[in-house]
Amino acid sequence: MFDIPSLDLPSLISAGGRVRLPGSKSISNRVLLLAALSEGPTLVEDLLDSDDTRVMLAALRQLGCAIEETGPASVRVQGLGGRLPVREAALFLGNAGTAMRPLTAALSLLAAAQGARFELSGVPRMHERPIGDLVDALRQLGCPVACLQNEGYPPLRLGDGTVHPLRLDEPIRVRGDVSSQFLTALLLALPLVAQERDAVIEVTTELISKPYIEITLKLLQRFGVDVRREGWQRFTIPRGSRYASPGRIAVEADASSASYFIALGAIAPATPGTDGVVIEGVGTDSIQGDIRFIEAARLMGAEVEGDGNRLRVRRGAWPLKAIDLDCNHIPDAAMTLAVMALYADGTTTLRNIASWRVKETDRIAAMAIEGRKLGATIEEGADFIRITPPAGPAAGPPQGGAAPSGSSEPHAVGSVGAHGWRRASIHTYDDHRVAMCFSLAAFNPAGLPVRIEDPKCVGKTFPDYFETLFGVCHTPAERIPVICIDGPTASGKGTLAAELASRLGYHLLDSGALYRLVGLAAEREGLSTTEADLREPAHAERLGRLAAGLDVRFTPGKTWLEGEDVTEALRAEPAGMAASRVSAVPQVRAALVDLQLQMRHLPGLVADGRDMGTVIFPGAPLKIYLTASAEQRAQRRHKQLISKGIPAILDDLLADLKARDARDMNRAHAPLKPAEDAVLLDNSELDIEQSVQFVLNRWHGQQAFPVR
Ligand SMILES: Nc1ncnc2c1ncn2[C@@H]1O[C@H](COP(=O)(O)OP(=O)(O)OP(=O)(O)O)[C@@H](O)[C@H]1O
Ligand SMILES: Nc1ccn([C@@H]2O[C@H](COP(=O)(O)O)[C@@H](O)[C@H]2O)c(=O)n1
Repeated sequence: MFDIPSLDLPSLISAGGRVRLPGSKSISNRVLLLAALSEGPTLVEDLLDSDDTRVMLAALRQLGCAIEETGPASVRVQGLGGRLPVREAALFLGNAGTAMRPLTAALSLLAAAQGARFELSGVPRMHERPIGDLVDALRQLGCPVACLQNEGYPPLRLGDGTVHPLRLDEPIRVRGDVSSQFLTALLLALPLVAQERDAVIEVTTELISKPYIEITLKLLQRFGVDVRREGWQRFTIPRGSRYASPGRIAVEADASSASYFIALGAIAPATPGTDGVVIEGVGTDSIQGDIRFIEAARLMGAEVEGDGNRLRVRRGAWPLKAIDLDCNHIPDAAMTLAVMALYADGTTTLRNIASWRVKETDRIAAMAIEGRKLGATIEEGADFIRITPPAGPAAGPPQGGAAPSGSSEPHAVGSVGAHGWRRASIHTYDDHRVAMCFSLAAFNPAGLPVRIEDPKCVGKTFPDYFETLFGVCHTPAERIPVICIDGPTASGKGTLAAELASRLGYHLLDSGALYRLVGLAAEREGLSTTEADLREPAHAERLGRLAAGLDVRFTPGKTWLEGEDVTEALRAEPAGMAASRVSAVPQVRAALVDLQLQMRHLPGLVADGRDMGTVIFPGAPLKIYLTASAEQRAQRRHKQLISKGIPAILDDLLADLKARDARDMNRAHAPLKPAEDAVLLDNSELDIEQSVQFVLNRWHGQQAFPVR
């Protein structure tokens, strides 16, 4: 997950390959609650690991439910069988509506029936999300429910510690036009108390988001409760209902999450060598309502085919076709249509989406404000949004790999591109769907990058969304930004590069490590690395072959040579000296070029070395030549070694460092020198943070994303 203030997506041109999606949020949280309420243990597999499911798991544990992690995406829930071992608790539910609504209903009924008391609260936005209709329904049943701040909104107090008789003799009346989660909550809770008589729910207004109710009914069935449904107005939970664990249940991949990859396949030309985007874990017979997003995507031109557990999407009509659609049946996935509309041949209208206004944020407003930043013309109403793409003859990314005519250079300053698209920094309102939707704007035909603010908000349902997206998207290497940090030894390149990479969410290339690896591998093979031997052409060839065949692997914080962890050995001073000698051999340098170029992955790279800016990435948009006085550098290295418990003599270090500088600067091939367009940074008088800020300011200054 990108836990950084903002993530810059380079402009993208094609997509293809397989994606495996995380489990459905709606199914995960329903299943967890049902498993906790059931008799007996339930093994839940393919569970979504996200903010909302973590909230539900924490709440259930707090209520005394034993939950054991049995694998990376599976838990065993020891059902409580409707009994409450904990009778008083304060539960914090973040911004998870799929936890707040069903827990409110279940705990209200159990608290009234068993004499317990609970407080449920969340983040400020959760306290603005209405729950009054559910509270009214629970009060009709005889449950004491208090709204602790504003009537009709969380935080709530459920129960008062005493037993209250429940009134099941009359139908429970609930509205269906604000959120279908109120009905879901009652359906999940009432089997706990429908022992002596049927429990009947009457929906008093038009029910929205019916597919979510279908998920609820199907899952109730899996847990042994058959609800009788008369139209969408009357639901009867039969007398004697009792939750029984199915033993094992697997969660389908999230159909709403699939919408981004369906849209991706529809917008992006297939990367050569692929046959479009293949989505695994969810298929055409999914029980999730958002699977019907496929129909809408097809209307816009997507070619989608699938089976029980898989979908394949290819671009069909292009530009996409504008549509006018009632989206009540796909409230969450419909947001993705709003971004597809940016690539359409006319104006798209999405109707009957009033529920967007009471989600994680006011989604109609959010999509309108952010879409306009990109250059679209957007009209919004109480329950609709109308989107006209950024002006231009044909909306959409280029076919093939060439930059579109009139496109901005990948890193050029300037905020308006071809076809009226604008360079935008997308505010995400702590709403995962806003972030995921607007990532697709990176396919804009103007070749402009897109900034996504607070990218970690995707953690609500899809923590690895951006990693998954980058895994199937392609763009020419020259569009992937590289920041080069070159300079002499111990100037702080590695430290600075690592900090920058972590703050920008970029990959890191420590090119010195490659030369150190060659030195180490040579030593292990018994190959000499003295300067005299390295001048022998046959010996240099051997070393070149050794470098070309290095069996090396990088894992976070570790480097492996032929399966052995060599992280410590590589950083030792002799390895640095050997690296400095072997790096002067042209055959060695040539052998390592491709390996370095291949590190240029989305969303960007910070490369540290001696020739990053001059030889390996000469077109990089930012090159820093980092230096400090030899004395300062020797002191830093001395301090570094001593702090690791490695004995070192300052004068020896200074002499070695000067020898390395001289060799690196005077060798014939790729000598250490600043690139012509490098920014010189002498950090003798700067601390690490000041150096980092210097480079970040430079970098952000170059990106020219308009400030909100
Ligand atoms: N601006 C700075 N001020 C003070 N100390 C620094 C600064 N930058 C880095 N250091 C410290 O200097 C030491 C050497 O830094 P680092 O290993 O990053 O250098 P390097 O240039 O990558 O060296 P090499 O080329 O040998 O790998 C580290 O202990 C680091 O914490
Ligand atoms: N791009 C590079 C990087 C490093 N070298 C040589 O390797 C030695 C070790 O590098 P460190 O950054 O890990 O200290 C260094 O002294 C250089 O001789 C290089 O040539 N090109």
